[in-house]
Amino acid sequence: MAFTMENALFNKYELERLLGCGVFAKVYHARDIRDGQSIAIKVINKKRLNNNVNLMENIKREISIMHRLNHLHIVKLFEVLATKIKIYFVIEFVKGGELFAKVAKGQFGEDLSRKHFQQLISALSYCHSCSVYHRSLKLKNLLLDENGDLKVSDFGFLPVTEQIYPDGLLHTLCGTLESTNRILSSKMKK
Ligand SMILES: Nc1ncnc2c1ncn2[C@@H]1O[C@H](COP(=O)(O)OP(=O)(O)OP(=O)(O)O)[C@@H](O)[C@H]1O
Repeated sequence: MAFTMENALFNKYELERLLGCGVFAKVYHARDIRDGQSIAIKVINKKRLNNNVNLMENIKREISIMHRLNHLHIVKLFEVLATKIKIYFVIEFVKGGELFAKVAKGQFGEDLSRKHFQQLISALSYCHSCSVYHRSLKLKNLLLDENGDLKVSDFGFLPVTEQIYPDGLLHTLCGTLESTNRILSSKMKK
């Protein structure tokens, strides 16, 4: 579709190619039409949430958590926009794809593994110092930028320490709904 001001999102962003789909969201490469900067936009269709209050709370939590975090190895949230039917997360575009794809190709020496591990630890200890715990860490949520440096992404299901109950445990959902459903259905088959 040819770009016109009429199809620019909020008169600011031009949506380009689809980068990937999660359970509730689609992520697009996009461009800021004011300065041409590459960005990523995560689009959540509110219909998919089925008026589920818990999911809405998770999204609000993702927004407040991402606004709190500012670290070299954590994907930056620039702004959140919404219409009646959709929510748009405008985030830093991470060019190099998922660490998952690199690991699958077996392109890893010891030095590179050490570098990524150190960057991951640095991002996570920063999160912990902000009382944020990432419980959906997986290779698909670790992206690589154009220099091959790591960026932790996908903050949809992060609990914060205020949610620790008197028994010392976190009582929020662990992992994604998709993985929880998969685990439950495989247990029910047994
Ligand atoms: N900031 C980004 N820059 C570049 N690509 C991204 C960015 N964020 C996500 N992606 C791509 O979009 C895909 C979908 O991302 P998303 O975080 O919605 O879902 P997911 O982690 O695959 O799934 P889920 O959270 O549902 O388990 C990712 O796998 C990744 O390849």
